[in-house]
Amino acid sequence: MSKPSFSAVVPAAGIGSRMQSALPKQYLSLNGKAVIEHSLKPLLDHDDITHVVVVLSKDDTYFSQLAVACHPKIVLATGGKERVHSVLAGLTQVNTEWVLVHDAARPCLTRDDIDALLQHAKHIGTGAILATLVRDTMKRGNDNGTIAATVCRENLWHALTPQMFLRQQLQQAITQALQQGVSVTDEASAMEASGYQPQLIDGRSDNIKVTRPEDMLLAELYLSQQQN
Ligand SMILES: Nc1ccn([C@@H]2O[C@H](COP(=O)(O)OP(=O)(O)OP(=O)(O)O)[C@@H](O)[C@H]2O)c(=O)n1
Ligand SMILES: C[C@](O)(CO)[C@H](O)COP(=O)(O)O
Repeated sequence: MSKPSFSAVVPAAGIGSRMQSALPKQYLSLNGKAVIEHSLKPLLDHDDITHVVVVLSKDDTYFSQLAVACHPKIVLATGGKERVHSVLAGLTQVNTEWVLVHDAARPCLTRDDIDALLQHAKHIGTGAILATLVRDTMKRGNDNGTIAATVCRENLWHALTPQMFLRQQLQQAITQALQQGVSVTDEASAMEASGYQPQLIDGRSDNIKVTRPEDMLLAELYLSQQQN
């Protein structure tokens, strides 16, 4: 059997409205480097990942100013209105068997978590995602802010990235989900809508998505711990 081939797609075309900063959050500085530089590093450093498609907003003037923009593994694509459209645009630049989709806004990804995903490809599933089990008591709220119910947290997971799928299957699943008006907030949700049951891989809980201002401090702390 031939060795599986891998590439990555990194959606980076968002505006980061919840971060409330002048710069899109992927370009904010964390320990002296842009968030996106941290997010790209473990993917670019991995020998089994042959190229990394970075999906930028059509008006992006920031990425080309970063040193990482010259990395030979990087290919650029232009994103769309929502994350799913950006991912689909990125997939058109990919020709490997497997693809890992990783948010530009997740700067604390580790090599070990990438390896856990790549290992899965050897067991031939249709795909896998990094995830962490929910730790708190979960509530479903009413529109008026009161509690409607306590949700059983057994088998309830937070979906993280990277999410790794067979490139062709993912492209088909996303295209179909968009045609059917299915909400696609991550790659797995498109695959689920096509009837697949992706594998959950227990990942590190410090692989956070920087979403709100307070997340930046946490990401800084996690990165400095990882670098020690
Ligand atoms: N049209 C879009 C929207 C989002 N993203 C990317 O998808 C990732 C995860 O999305 P999210 O955290 O929601 O980012 P934003 O959409 O930028 O943030 P917000 O929802 O706060 O505006 C980010 O790396 C973001 O740049 C993208 O490539 N294209
Ligand atoms: C893909 C994702 O990071 C998984 O948690 C997430 O769904 C994308 O972020 P959003 O904040 O829901 O747009």
